[in-house]
Amino acid sequence: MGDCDKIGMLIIYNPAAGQRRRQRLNRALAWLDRHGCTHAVAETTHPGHAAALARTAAAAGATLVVAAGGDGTIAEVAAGLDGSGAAMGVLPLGTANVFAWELGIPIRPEAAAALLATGRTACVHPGVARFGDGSVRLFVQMLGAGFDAAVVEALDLGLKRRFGRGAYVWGAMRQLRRYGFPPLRVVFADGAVAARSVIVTKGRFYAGRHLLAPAAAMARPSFQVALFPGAGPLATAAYGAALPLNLLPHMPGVVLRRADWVRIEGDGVAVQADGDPAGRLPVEVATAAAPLRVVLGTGLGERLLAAA
Ligand SMILES: Nc1ncnc2c1ncn2[C@@H]1O[C@H](COP(=O)(O)OP(=O)(O)OP(=O)(O)O)[C@@H](O)[C@H]1O
Repeated sequence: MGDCDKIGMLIIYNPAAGQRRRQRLNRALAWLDRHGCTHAVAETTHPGHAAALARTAAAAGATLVVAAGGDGTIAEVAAGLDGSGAAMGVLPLGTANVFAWELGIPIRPEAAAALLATGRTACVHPGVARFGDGSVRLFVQMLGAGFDAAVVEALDLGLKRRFGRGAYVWGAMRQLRRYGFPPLRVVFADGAVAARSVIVTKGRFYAGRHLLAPAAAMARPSFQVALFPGAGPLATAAYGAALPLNLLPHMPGVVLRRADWVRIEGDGVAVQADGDPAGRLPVEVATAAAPLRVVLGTGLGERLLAAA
């Protein structure tokens, strides 16, 4: 497998992602071994570790660093590779795996491993969030302020482990009774608007493969801003019901705007990025200075994919 030999591949595995994913990781590794793709594996031991491992690997000359986990792991690896020449691959082992759905990365471990063997990449443009407290965070898929961030913040990690995406549904039902829906001010380059929840998204999908922003395109440096006016549990429950039907973008009052900069204000309101708690408003969102190369594509991997 000549192409595989050229790839200095490090796989960063988050054992806390998803539910019982080690077996799926092993299936991907076995496929790479069978096809002569040399690789090293590093396991994370704490939040933030994937970013540090990716940064060290890129500095040491790794050409391909693979995030084996969910969207949070992918965002950490992307942050670690920021500004380096290394490309990022994905083995989807998370709960929602939105980024993988977005880029057409197969969920089946053998097929995802075959895609890594292509070594062919395309550029995406992560977003960067700058918080009022000075902290900065890269995100690859989406950032939410308001209701969804409150759900993420209060999520019971034990339930998430056991019930996966079901834990989010349960958490959302609990927040419907508790969340106060404070008003948010959303400042665009050409003026400010009001909303009760906001999702800034690089991609089309949300919470899996559910349509949120049909006009979004990962290959563009801009993003879509979804504005939700609903100020109470009824409107929010209606958004939740519309999501799996792919009707959320068409719900009354929901507005989608393309932007390359936005500031969201609302004192102390929770913010989530790529499904993990990220901080509190205010936050400014823009496009990261450097694009990120992500493994996609055809060629060797496609031929191997057929055989996987
Ligand atoms: N060894 C570890 N122990 C505990 N937490 C970890 C460890 N390594 C990484 N993490 C944290 O685990 C969190 C969840 O990871 P990730 O988002 O990849 O999985 P997920 O939430 O199951 O998937 P998704 O975001 O696709 O729904 C991340 O915030 C990451 O920082």
